[in-house]
Amino acid sequence: MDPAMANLKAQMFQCVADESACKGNNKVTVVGIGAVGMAAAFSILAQNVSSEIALIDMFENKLKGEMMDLQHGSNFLKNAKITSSTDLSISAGSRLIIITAGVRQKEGESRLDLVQRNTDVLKGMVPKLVEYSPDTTLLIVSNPCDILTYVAWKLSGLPKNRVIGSGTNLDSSRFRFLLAQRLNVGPTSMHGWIIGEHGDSSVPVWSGVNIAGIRLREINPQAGQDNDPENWSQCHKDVVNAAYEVIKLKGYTSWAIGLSCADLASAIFTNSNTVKAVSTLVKGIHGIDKEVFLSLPCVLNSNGVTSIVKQQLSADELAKLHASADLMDQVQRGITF
Ligand SMILES: NC(=O)C1=CN([C@@H]2O[C@H](COP(=O)(O)OP(=O)(O)OC[C@H]3O[C@@H](n4cnc5c(N)ncnc54)[C@H](O)[C@@H]3O)[C@@H](O)[C@H]2O)C=CC1
Ligand SMILES: CC(=O)C(=O)O
Repeated sequence: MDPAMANLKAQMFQCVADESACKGNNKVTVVGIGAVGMAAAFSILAQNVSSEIALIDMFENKLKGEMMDLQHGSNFLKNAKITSSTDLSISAGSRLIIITAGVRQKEGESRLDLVQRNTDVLKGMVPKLVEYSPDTTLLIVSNPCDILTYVAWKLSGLPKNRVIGSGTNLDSSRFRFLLAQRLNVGPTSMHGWIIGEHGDSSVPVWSGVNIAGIRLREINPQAGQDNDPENWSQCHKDVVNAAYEVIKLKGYTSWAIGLSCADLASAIFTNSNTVKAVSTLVKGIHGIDKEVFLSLPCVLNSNGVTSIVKQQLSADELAKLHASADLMDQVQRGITF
């Protein structure tokens, strides 16, 4: 420190304890500070989910620029500490590490097309990140999210409850928004779940979609089916198409997934036991016998995922969930890590 500053500080304060020993307990690291990583970091800071955030990327200038830009907004936040480095050691002591590093889909690519490239990215970082933060929870966002969550679980050696994929928390939000628009209610009053893959084989649980406990299917038994004259199934088709459409329009998706990350981080930090659709190891649930990660409604708290909600699925929903599991298993067999 500049000697003049040290002098001023010494005259202004009477030091009574070692300030370098101060450690918060809600440190988040965001690895990959592209569109998604920065949207997640911004949402977490703006909603006061954490007061300590470390940013990691391989591009030094961009990283420093993003860190400074956020730091300059500190006066409008709650005294958050914002650091950055290209070195993974900056993540040490994180309670949550959000991985958004890697390539994203170009127009015409599916999430699954990214699998080996992003597996290679995770290989280079996950074991080291866990060495620096052995008590952390990993939240995997990079795509294909479910398969990369499986890869991260294998690479990390962490217990399954502490390796989570952001999964269909985002798809469920899109679903609720689209349904809510048709019924003119606020999206948080619209209850509906998308489970399975965060991707093209996702499964809408039409049998449970409701407002205030009134299920759409009690009124329209065909809701969500192909023979439905009201064509409610279009809402799920629009969910599946959502990322493709936004990518076509603006090149990437960012804000909704950033908010989803903050939502999940908040459940973890506040130990809230909130039920969220996140990607978790589903072997043994709903008759799935494959070692795959898929989203189901999970109880989320400071220990990660501690329970999975056993939804009552229709035969059709169950068959689609199994198809999602089979697809994940098939793609997993083709990757090397
Ligand atoms: N799960 C979900 O719901 C969503 C997932 N995604 C996925 O998130 C990922 C990131 O997307 P964007 O932010 O749009 O991409 P982006 O290209 O804007 O950012 C990716 C960042 O990762 C960094 N990176 C790559 N390899 C790295 C390494 N080895 N170490 C450190 N940093 C590294 C890059 O430098 C870049 O800054 C993609 O895989 C995308 O498909 C995107 C939206 C939603
Ligand atoms: C890109 C992506 O996975 C999404 O926005 O859903």
